[in-house]
Amino acid sequence: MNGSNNGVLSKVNACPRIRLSPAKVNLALHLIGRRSDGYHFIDTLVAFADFGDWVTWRTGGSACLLEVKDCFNRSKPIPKNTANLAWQALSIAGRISNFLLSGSLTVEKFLPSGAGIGGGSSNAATVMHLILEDVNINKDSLYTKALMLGSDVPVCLAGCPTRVEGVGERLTTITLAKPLPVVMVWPGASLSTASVFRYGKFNDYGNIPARAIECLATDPLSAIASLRNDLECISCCLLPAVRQAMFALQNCSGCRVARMSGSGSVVVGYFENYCSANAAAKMLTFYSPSWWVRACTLLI
Ligand SMILES: C[C@](O)(CO)[C@H](O)COP(=O)(O)OP(=O)(O)OC[C@H]1O[C@@H](n2ccc(N)nc2=O)[C@H](O)[C@@H]1O
Ligand SMILES: Nc1ncnc2c1ncn2[C@@H]1O[C@H](COP(=O)(O)OP(=O)(O)OP(=O)(O)O)[C@@H](O)[C@H]1O
Repeated sequence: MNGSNNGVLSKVNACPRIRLSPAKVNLALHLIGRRSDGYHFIDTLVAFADFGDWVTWRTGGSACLLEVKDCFNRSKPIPKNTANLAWQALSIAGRISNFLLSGSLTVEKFLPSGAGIGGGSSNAATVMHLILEDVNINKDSLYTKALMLGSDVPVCLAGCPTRVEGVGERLTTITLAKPLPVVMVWPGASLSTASVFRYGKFNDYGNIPARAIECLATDPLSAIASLRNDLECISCCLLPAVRQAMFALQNCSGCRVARMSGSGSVVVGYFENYCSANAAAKMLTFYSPSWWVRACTLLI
């Protein structure tokens, strides 16, 4: 963008903009190696749920304000200052667009954090979309800036089923044969992504085979069942409740496979149909009231 767009965005765009900031789910995650700075090369398949947080941007006023409405009972509060990824994204989007932003950003949190479902990353990507919707910008530079906020932010910007390689920067769209009925379980405690990567001793376990990616377009549950999440083992050691959630999901009628998402602690059960997914969610909620359980759909 050049300087000719310099102005106050509130004059241009008065209606509030509201968007779902969906949960990100890693269908599989293979570790490929380690970079000299300690970051890990990964090969992962990502899809997005029809459930998540909600982000609203209302223009007006003379400054930018952040409001966080937390619908989730958590031990560590979501930051309400510049540490919030949504706020950082607002600041980046303002600089990219060359607008003098003024308005209020409201983030309504429904997702658990430290859960491997990209809460903060998804919020950041949603803010970038909300602010930059009508702005003609260079996509490569936007994705580079997104990566600076976190490895998951570029794929959250893409917002559709995607294979992610490198440390989060190489994105390739993938095809899922149909929307997938799933049950997400957060077993009452969180994991820090940095800790999971730090405590693991990881080798190169090999890329996701091309035939598995092809199979997603015809028989996604078989494809997912044939793949792994290489972080599962260390996450289960750090937090045994992850294994319990996996075991509980695998024993539900109609659950074909259960996999941890990202670095955990959320485990996702992939179901044959919506009826069995809903029944499993009800049953797990009843027998494990300290868990957060949500039946939803992974979108194509
Ligand atoms: C595990 C995934 O969720 C898979 O989608 C992502 O790779 C993690 O994405 P994220 O939560 O946005 O993670 P970041 O905020 O970028 O990184 C948190 C920390 O995890 C470690 N980290 C992260 C990503 C990566 N490819 N290798 C790493 O070793 C680094 O120590 C980093 O300091
Ligand atoms: N908008 C936000 N929503 C949630 N957490 C945020 C946000 N901004 C910053 N954070 C911080 O990020 C930490 C990790 O939360 P987040 O929900 O992003 O983790 P995650 O689910 O493990 O993400 P990922 O799947 O990307 O690894 C939180 O403890 C919180 O302090």
